[in-house]
Amino acid sequence: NSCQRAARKVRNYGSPKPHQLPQPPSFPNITKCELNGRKSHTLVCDIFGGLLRSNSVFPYFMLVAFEGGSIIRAFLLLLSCSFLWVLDYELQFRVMIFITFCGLKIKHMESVGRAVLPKFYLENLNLHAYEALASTGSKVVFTSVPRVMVEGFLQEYLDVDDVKGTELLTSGHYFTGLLSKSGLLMKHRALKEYFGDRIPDIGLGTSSLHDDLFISLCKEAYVVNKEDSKSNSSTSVLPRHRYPKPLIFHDGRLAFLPTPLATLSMFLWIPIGIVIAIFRISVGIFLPFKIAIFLATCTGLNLSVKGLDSTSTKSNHENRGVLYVCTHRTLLDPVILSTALAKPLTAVTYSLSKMSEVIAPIRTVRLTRDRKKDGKTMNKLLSEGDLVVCPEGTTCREPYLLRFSSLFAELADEIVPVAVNTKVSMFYGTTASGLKCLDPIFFLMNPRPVYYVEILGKLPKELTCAGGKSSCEVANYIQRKLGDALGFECTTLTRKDKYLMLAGNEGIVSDNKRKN
Ligand SMILES: CCCCCCCCCCCCCCCC(=O)SCCNC(=O)CCNC(=O)[C@H](O)C(C)(C)COP(=O)(O)OP(=O)(O)OC[C@H]1O[C@@H](n2cnc3c(N)ncnc32)[C@H](O)[C@@H]1OP(=O)(O)O
Ligand SMILES: O=P(O)(O)OC[C@H](O)CO
Repeated sequence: NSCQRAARKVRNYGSPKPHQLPQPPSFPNITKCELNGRKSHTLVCDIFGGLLRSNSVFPYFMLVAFEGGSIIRAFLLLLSCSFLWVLDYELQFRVMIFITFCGLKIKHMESVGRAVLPKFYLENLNLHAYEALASTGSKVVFTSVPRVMVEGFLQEYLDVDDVKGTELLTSGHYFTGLLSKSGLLMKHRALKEYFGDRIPDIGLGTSSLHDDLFISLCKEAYVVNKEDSKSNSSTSVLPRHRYPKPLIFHDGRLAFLPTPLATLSMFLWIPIGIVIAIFRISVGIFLPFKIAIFLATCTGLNLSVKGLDSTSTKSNHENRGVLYVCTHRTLLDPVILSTALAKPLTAVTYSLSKMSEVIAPIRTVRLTRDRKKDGKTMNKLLSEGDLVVCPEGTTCREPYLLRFSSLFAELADEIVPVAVNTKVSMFYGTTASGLKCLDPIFFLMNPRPVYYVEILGKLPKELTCAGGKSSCEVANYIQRKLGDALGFECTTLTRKDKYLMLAGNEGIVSDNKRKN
């Protein structure tokens, strides 16, 4: 019956048809590829299975569906897993493309391609494949995946000259979910069409039959075996310090590669996560600091605090508070610091959503990004008590510190630098182009969110403006100290740089936009 036929197809999927002989791996492994003297050579490959360590395309469709589309689209794509396996190669692609792209705005795909996918591609690059690609002068990528999902990354990060992928049909500002007339790109056919009589020098692929056809059209062919990538996962992955461009900014909510199993776990976790997030927020708002920490820890929040020494954080002036200068990972930083110190702090904010202002368990005061006005506001707040400022002005997820705006250094000489870091496994609690009001909820929905707070000693007077230093010198010195404490690299990048890259705007928020 049809069930048995389907089961047989699943079992046999990917294995050669009876008349196709079981071949021994006919091409050498990519590690055997000589890298020297390749500048005049042309390399062709697929990104999936060639450059990336896995040839599974599902997680990348899921990223587009979830981050560019919606949670419902992501759920439908996950459901499709139940029957994708019984379909042939072309139908699998057509179904994934339809669910992911039907009705998706073109600009949302562009934004995911620019701000979300590069992080996941970089983290999954195969070291040897990358070295081979980097050694050649000309590179062309052929893939059955839609071109729009890979072209930006390949050209911007890997200097690929041309990308040939499946073209999608659009209507107005939307994708239809259908393929253009040319249909699904078949790599070996596309390669022949592209090169005509010329023969590319190197072909790189997996040891599957599809790739066999493709790379055998090249002068030299190498394979990246799935097994190699898996067994030597630490050696076959491109290490972070060798990324072609540093990964500093990225966007999107998902902190994990959404394979089918990982996505299923996420969907099963979401209802529990929402309850836990509401519980964590409630204890933070309504209960005293110590009890709040205890209960939040019981739910899996991992808070570790270093340098908690009350004498070092007491103000020497009767009518002036201490200024805490804090690295910025999520908007909970001032709340967690206040909780760790067990004293109420005031935080200055920018682009904080109305909802976060309402539920914030500490006092928040808006900045305007008008230097004069903000100076006056912060001065007044310091005369009322302790204040916390995040001079980066925006969050950063990766181990980098953005430039510290120097204004704070002109306002206080009792400055306590605070190094803050966080780790999440499921959802990022920050966004550049999404709904900021959901930031604290997403962060607190993580099963075991980690917060690390290290309070450094008060800055000696001679290193402050009162001691003769300029405000920029003070700001940059503190940035370096905090960078050292966290093992992060200091940059001169600003909020404007981040928003221009991730959201295509300067990160300026008008008051009427803040209702979210
Ligand atoms: C459990 C319970 C759950 C509860 C759940 C809800 C929880 C909810 C809680 C919310 C708790 C609050 C969370 C708050 C978190 C935020 O809101 S953080 C954001 C707020 N912080 C900030 O904005 C940073 C501080 N801001 C400021 O100081 C002022 O706005 C600004 C940024 C100084 C405005 O000044 P500006 O003149 O526009 O900019 P500035 O950076 O000073 O640069 C001016 C020039 O000075 C020079 N310069 C400045 N700095 C430097 C430097 N370091 N080196 C060399 N040159 C420099 C440059 O020449 C620069 O020119 P450009 O290169 O930019 O052209
Ligand atoms: O939303 P971000 O990452 O720009 O951070 C800015 C402040 O924390 C207020 O949301």
